[in-house]
Amino acid sequence: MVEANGDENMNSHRKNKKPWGWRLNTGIGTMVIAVLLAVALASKHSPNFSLFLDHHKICRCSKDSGELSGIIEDSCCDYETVNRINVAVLNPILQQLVKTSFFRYFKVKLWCDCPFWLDDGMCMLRDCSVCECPDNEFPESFKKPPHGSISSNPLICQRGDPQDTVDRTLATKTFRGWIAVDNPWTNDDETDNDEMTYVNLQLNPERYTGYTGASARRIWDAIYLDSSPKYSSGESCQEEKVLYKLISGLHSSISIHIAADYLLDVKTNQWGENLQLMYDRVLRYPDRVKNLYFTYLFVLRALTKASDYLQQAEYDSGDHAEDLEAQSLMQQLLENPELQDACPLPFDEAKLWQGKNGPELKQQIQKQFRNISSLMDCVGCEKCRLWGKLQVFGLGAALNILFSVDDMHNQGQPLQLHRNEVIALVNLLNKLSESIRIVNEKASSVERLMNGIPIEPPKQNIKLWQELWKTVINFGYRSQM
Ligand SMILES: Cc1cc2nc3c(=O)[nH]c(=O)nc-3n(C[C@H](O)[C@H](O)[C@H](O)COP(=O)(O)OP(=O)(O)OC[C@H]3O[C@@H](n4cnc5c(N)ncnc54)[C@H](O)[C@@H]3O)c2cc1C
Repeated sequence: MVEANGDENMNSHRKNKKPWGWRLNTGIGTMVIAVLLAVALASKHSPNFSLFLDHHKICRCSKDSGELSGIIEDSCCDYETVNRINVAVLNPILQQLVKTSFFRYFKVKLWCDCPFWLDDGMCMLRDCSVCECPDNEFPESFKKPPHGSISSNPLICQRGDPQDTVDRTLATKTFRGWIAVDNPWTNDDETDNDEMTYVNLQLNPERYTGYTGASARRIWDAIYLDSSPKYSSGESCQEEKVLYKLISGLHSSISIHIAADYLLDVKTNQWGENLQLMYDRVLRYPDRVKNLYFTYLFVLRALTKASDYLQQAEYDSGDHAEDLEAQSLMQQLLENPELQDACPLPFDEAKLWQGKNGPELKQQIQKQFRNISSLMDCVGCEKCRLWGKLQVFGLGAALNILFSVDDMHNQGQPLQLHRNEVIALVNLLNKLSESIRIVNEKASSVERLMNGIPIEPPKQNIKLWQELWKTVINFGYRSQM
């Protein structure tokens, strides 16, 4: 196309000294120069734009867009439906739910000794550390002493040690049906002690922290070794594959959050998205994206399986209005007709553990997952450890709901969840839902990057772009005069 136009323009040039085509061609040439100048200028101001320039060199090699359509492997829903229902129903409700007083406080032991090796924390940023809640911030009712256990007078029961009282509260009927139960899939992290702290998750977003290098790599390597030692050789059974996919899906989600909220410029403390990183770590590997969808559906299935329980539970944080909202949002989520129609069975857990070695296999995989949860104590960055622990804890809750309780047939233990497990489960689903939304939204920008087409300017730079564009137009126009 460009060459044909060039020939046409050359012919007109022969007929007329100053033909319109020639003028246009010169104008275009000038504009191209101006655009290049603008590009150079913009790349100085916009890290995302320089990302395009860097990417332009490498983006031509692969045309595999890894398009995701049809049924999601090992699940009963398709990609299109999941994307639609995620944006229309799940993501908006979850986003509100995690902001409520009940769901935003997570109890966690942040300072733990790594049981496997000496910690060699590699965190570089202040963002690595967690902002803990001051004592008077987290819900009073979380600190309330048990009804009728040690004393009915909360003040006497405090004994000046609020951390102590917190755990007793959780081990009682303060929350109907929410008692301390041992989850065979995770290492019990709920024991009452001074190291437990409450963290306001809203103040500690999961994002880039600068935690990288050998320490982070060693954790992931150990996790993958535990999640499916035989996966790469292709010898693993269905259940091991599920464990591997859950971990890989979680890893994808963590990487998506790092890339979506990245420190682009340390000097100016400018945060934004790093599409190159998102592509390099997740989007260029279709399997990693598929595993993200799989993990999302797995956790969603756990939540819907526990629907009756979750709808009857008491969401008591002491803030009555917010607790009513949490209850109502939970109901909207679990009883949503659109969700039920679109994806009635996100994952069919009944297919697993069917072989004659089923019970032993379950024990073995439980042990592997418990090891993974212990590995979270080795994460050398506090904020990463917080979210790592929460999300692995949430996965453990999902595994417990789906595989250790058979409330459908009333054969196994009745379902009982710890309050912290439900908080982790809901926050995990929200993180996965966010990642799915981001992947879906960004796929086309990344596709453009791959084809060498400039990406749309980030919102914060739109003004700069408008000014640059005006300059380009004016410059091109003036040179034609
Ligand atoms: C539990 C945990 C939580 C973390 N949280 C944060 C955080 O909140 N913020 C932050 O900035 N950093 C966090 N990190 C560090 C972060 O995950 C990376 O390890 C770090 O950014 C270095 O990335 P990398 O490019 O070396 O690849 P990594 O992400 O470390 O990946 C290591 C290797 O695992 C494989 N791999 C990568 N992704 C997948 C996948 N989806 N499926 C299968 N295999 C895969 C690849 O072979 C890759 O080379 C966390 C680390 C851990 C262990």
